[in-house]
Amino acid sequence: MSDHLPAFPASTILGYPRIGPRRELKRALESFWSGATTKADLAEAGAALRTRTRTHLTDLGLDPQAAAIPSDFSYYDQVLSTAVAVGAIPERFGIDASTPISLADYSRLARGDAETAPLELTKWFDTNYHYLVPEIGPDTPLRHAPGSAPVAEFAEAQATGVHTRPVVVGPVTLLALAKGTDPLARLDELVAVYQQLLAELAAAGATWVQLDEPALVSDNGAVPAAQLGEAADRAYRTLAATADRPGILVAAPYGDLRERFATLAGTGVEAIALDLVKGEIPDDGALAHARGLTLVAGLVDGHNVWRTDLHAAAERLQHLRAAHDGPVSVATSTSLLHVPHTVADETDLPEQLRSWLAFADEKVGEVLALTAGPETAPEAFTTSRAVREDRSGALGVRRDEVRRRTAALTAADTERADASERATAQQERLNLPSLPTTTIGSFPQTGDLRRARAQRRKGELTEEQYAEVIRGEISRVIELQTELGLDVLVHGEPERNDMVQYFAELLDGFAVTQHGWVQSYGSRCTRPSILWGDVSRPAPMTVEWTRYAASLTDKPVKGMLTGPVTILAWSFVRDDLPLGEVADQVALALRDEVSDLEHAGIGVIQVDEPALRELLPLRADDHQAYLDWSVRSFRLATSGAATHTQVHTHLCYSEFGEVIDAIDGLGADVTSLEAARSAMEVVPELAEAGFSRGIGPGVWDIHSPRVPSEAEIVDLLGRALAAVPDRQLWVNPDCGLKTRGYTETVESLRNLVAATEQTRASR
Ligand code: MET
Ligand SMILES: [Zn+2]
Repeated sequence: MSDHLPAFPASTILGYPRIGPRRELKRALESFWSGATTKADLAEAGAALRTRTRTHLTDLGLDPQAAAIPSDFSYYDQVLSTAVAVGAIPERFGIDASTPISLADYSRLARGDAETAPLELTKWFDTNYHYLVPEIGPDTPLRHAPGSAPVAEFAEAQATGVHTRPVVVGPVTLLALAKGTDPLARLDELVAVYQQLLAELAAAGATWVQLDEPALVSDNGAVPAAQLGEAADRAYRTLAATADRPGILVAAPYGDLRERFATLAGTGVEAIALDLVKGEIPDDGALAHARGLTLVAGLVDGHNVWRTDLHAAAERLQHLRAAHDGPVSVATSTSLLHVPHTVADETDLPEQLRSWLAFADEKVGEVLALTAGPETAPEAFTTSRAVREDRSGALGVRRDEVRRRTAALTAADTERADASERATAQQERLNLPSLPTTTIGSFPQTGDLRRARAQRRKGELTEEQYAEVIRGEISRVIELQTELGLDVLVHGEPERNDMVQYFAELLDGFAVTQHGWVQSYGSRCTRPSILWGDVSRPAPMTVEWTRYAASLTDKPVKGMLTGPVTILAWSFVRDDLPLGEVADQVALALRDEVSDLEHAGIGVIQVDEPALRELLPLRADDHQAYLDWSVRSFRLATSGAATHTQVHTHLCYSEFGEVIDAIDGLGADVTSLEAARSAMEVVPELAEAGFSRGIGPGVWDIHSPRVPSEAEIVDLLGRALAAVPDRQLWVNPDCGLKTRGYTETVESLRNLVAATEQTRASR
């Protein structure tokens, strides 16, 4: 470590959106992948975005000389970029890791090719961002790759006169997120590689580096919680002892470090960033371990879009400054990766709602205002107070009829008749064969559909013309399913741009942005809706389409709704009401929809909860309270259903282990789950947990265009039937088909039906 470490900047952010205000990175990546542009074009687009970000953050007021501007660009994912920088490239890709990796090879790791499957993709902590899972087995090479992106991008900024702070994922988190035998077995080797990386950064002139260690605030990772503290201690003592290195900031976003704060503080690192939105200020005992260290107070929420209550934040800052013997800086709680670029772009939002919001750029301003304090930045504080008052009293934020309804709820509202009684009544009504076949809801979203939606938006199609297009699509989808011989049909969801936004647009209490894109993974972005007020349903949302589908067939048609937890998880949710209460409001709106579907004669209704696992809190002792409200809200949405109405649910994207009891608690008559890739592993798990209602473990991995063979599906069904009786098993794909094409959809569903018939015949 150099003797003269410059002070950590007074104000900073832990990261900034990489995708670009008009999704420039998305376009550059996709045209490179399609072959329309070259790697030089992509590199140029990346450099232009980085330059724009540095200039823009400087203009917004972050210090361009003092390591206040994070250098956190990545062409696809920061976990992948860090893995590449430490040479952790699985041998199966056949990539030479001794020279900086090409953009083509980098893309191959993320996307695979004809011969090689890509790295697995999974959710990043409790966010809707997805990272690529590093593969670090006993033999995976780990080696310093000189000239890797963190160093090159730091140097690029230096050349333009901006002294940035390189950001990489820390070694403990990289291993905790990796797939391999014993994730921590390679810790010492990996830390040695980080030492070389730090030395190279120091040689390039970096004064500070940020190592992101969110794994330290979670109990849910691959490393047993008990070993995380020890791993952090070992890793950071070694890193701190590196001879030539920049100052080390360890960032712990998304939660509370708890006892691991004192551990980290004792390792010799110079600074720790605390998420004070999710976590608490360490107590005096813990702070005693941190004397002289810089604490970076994450007081501005990087993971939601509301303006900060600057007075409350300033009070906590004051408290921390008084309690801590050492410098205190101000920052966002997490990277701003999770929020859109700027509210200024949202010219279509109602002016009042707009004034309550802070996206990435506005949050930089809040960090600076907090650092300055109410004396120096009085307008910011006055505005903050005015916004709070305006928001709490605004029309629609609190609606008596909604509050009265949630306040009057009782346990009876979450109960249905006994499950076996329901099963009998439903079978009598639906008269289904054994091993009933169905799909998860959506059918391929064709170019024609997307065009029709765009034309409707531009006013080029009237409502009636648009409805005609949708009806045409529904009748095609019903015809196809009839021809394929499926048992429970769906309308195909052609009217939905997105399974959450569709409902957000129809419910009161939500707003939709124009440019509010956030990166989900790689070039994929989502545009979360904003849930700002009390939620209610002004009119039925799905009944017309479902009724139309049902009118075309004698087979049962399944109504399709998105569940309360998923609606919350994929929106920006108000921060002035407990999530459980917001979930109840959404649940009641859905409950009314269920009732209307029943009145329209629909006998099967599915309420999707793919995000149930995603919102699971990072700390084990918070799990129960979450599972209580999430399960309750689902039951509230569905328990109004009559005994003879069959309620389905669908979950995907997760290891279900930790939520098995919750899945049972949902009480759905039929539960479909993603299972094809894990060879039906979830079926025996559910059976062992005593789950006795219908189960539809997916037999077709819909995440790739590959068509599963009939024999393969027969094999999967055999595995499932080894664990559960025939009467429990349903046959369906892993998830909806909206991202698939019709060619593979038809072939795969044909095989699915044939495999089911073959299995039925053999029983
Ligand atoms: C991410 S879960 C998707 C469920 C939805 N019903 C669909 O089929 O698209
Ligand atoms: Zn799904």
